[in-house]
Amino acid sequence: MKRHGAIFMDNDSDAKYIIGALLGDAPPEGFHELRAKKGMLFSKLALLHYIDEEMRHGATVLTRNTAQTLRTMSSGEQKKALLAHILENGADYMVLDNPFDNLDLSTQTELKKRLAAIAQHTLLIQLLSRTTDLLPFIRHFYRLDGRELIPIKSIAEISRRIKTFTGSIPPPLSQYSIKENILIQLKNVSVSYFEKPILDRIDWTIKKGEFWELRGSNGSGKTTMLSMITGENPKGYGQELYIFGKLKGSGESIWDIKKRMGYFTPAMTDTFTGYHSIEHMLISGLNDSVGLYITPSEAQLRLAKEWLALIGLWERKDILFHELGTGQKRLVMCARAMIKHPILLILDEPTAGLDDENAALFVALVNKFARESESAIVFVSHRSEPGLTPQYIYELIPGQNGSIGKKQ
Ligand SMILES: Nc1ncnc2c1ncn2[C@@H]1O[C@H](COP(=O)(O)OP(=O)(O)OP(=O)(O)O)[C@@H](O)[C@H]1O
Repeated sequence: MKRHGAIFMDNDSDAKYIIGALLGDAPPEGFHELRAKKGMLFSKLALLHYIDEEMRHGATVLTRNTAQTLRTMSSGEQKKALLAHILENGADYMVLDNPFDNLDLSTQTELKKRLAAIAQHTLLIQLLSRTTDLLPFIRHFYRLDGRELIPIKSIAEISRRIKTFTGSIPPPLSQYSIKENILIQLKNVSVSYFEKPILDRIDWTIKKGEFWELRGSNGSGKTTMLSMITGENPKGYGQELYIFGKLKGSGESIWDIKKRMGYFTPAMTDTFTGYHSIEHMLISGLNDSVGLYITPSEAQLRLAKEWLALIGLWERKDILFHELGTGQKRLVMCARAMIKHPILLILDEPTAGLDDENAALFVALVNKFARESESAIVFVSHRSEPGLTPQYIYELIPGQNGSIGKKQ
């Protein structure tokens, strides 16, 4: 059996550094056997690189055998394409950076089986932020403290402190008012892409203040569904899709919709490199811009202070956003989406890539906002997040004619 290794990270670990070191010419202590061997990276980052190449230069490295672009594939499809590419090219070892993120349970199980088979002939190094993701055949463990790799004997040495919030959710400067009790309504909505059916006669009603979790396996159409709700998908035209009381295509303003919705997905944080203070980042959530281009008012500064105090960052208010760790960036961006108390808050796989401690903190903030605000929430997740307390679950279940919806 090869000497497979697992490296436990928290959101303060320098993942980029360790990935570079593992794949570079001078591997870190304990990994000297990697020297002069061919390593490949299985990660979201590698996928983003291929998507970027596709968009800029039309390069179709991972999608040579299909007409579909990598960008429009579901997360599961993208990961399968990357794994196939790595296996085709042959590697002596693979660095797996949180390989199960964004994957549904059955795809995770399938990937675990494939990795167990690959492990017979290829050395695997798993980087993981969630302890439950550990591949069962790995026996050698490390903890990544910043850039320092510390060997540990067992997973029990990974201790997570669970923090909570004290204080209340700050009220908005002005509350959006809406007459309708029904915020979003899809009636018999079907969507297909190039003859491939995705959504099959979906009925879903989201009312004021409701807290929903949206579930569904990879490729079941969750992102497609969200793009219908936010009014961005042109396939919404000609269908019975009502957004804030208005039929899609009846002259509704996309800006008016956006103003009253809050949206957060990790891609917004992970690719954001602007030089803004976190205080300004938060206030920008009131103006629907990233960063702040006008002088904030006294009331806005006060509100930002209350939010920063709540999420434990008031002492560091002048720090630049990009200097924060991943978990704190997520909290800031989530608070930024919440600060205006949107009528509907959409969180698209918001805990992907977070370690156990930060995921629990994030979930606690969402639960608290659900309890203390009047906003409706749609939380999309593959993992059943421990502690999340939605009132309702809407599940997309794939079928021959696309996914049907089931309410729980
Ligand atoms: N613009 C498009 N052109 C062609 N196919 C598309 C397009 N957008 C989405 N699809 C396909 O529609 C299906 C549903 O994709 P969608 O991204 O909505 O699924 P999902 O449930 O969000 O998946 P995941 O959880 O993996 O992100 C997938 O098979 C995807 O490949």
